[in-house]
Amino acid sequence: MSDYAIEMSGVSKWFGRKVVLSGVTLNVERGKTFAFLGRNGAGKTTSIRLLMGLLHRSDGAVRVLGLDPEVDPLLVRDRVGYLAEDQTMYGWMRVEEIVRYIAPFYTSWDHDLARMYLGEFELPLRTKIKHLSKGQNVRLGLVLALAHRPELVILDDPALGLDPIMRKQFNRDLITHLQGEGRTVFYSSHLLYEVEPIADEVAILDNGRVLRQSGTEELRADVKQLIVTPQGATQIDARRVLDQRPDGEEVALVVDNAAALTQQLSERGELRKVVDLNLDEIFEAYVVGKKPADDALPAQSPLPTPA
Ligand SMILES: Nc1ncnc2c1ncn2[C@@H]1O[C@H](COP(=O)(O)OP(=O)(O)OP(=O)(O)O)[C@@H](O)[C@H]1O
Repeated sequence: MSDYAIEMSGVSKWFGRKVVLSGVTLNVERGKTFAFLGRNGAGKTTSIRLLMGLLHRSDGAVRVLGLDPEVDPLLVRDRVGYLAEDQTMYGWMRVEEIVRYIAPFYTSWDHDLARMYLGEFELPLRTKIKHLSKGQNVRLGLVLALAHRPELVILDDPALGLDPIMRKQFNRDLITHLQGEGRTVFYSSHLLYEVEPIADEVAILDNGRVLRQSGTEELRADVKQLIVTPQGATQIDARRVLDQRPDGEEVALVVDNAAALTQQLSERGELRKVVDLNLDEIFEAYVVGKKPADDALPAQSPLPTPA
């Protein structure tokens, strides 16, 4: 059995001439909580729909719990708990009716667990779905996604319809509960400050490409802001710089794999300060960072790029 719950290798997706995913490769280890980060339109939902076998990929390979979702979509859906971003449910059904209706589709549906979630999420059993609030709808979607005790839970921006209190509860209680049970959780989000304390691993997706996949701690250890002298800034290989801006008399640079560079700059007396960044700041540097202008590229002998 593979150690990975999700494997995507060189996955591309295009709609007509529009390329939406381009060579996406990522691996999600079993039992981990994995946050899939990206701005609006980055390709998160498209990737998730490929994982669920709801779309055909144009290129590459996908495995979900060892299965190809295009070949075995029903097996995948039986073992995965999926919450869609824009789930449309049967509005005319009551909450208790949809739970009864969905249950037989799953071989391992747990009625007691469904009842427990319905109670915890304070869902009104006799209310018609069309009369639920957005937050209640998301919570109902979660009940339907989780009551068959899936090995893997895929949530597409679950916090989107929840208010701040509910979101906190979702992150603190629900994800922690799933983590405690050893489930793999893969969820897309753009609320980075909420992802940071709970995700073991993150991938940053931008314009259909994975810019970086890493353990959350490792990413914070690798990506730093360096305050350096203007002279020091010109010695750095511009390809390594994610973001560069003036900082008083000095220059503030955000770089990945900062350790080696920090040492080199420090030995040359060009380093003033190393600043830790949070996930929000790292994401921003990667996705909208201001790269050094070409004319600022070092003319000669830049500090070498570490392997
Ligand atoms: N069926 C389709 N036909 C053409 N383009 C599509 C189709 N589905 C998605 N796209 C485009 O693919 C791009 C990625 O969309 P996707 O919904 O995957 O992004 P996302 O990261 O989930 O964004 P959001 O956070 O806003 O939900 C967008 O530009 C979208 O317009």
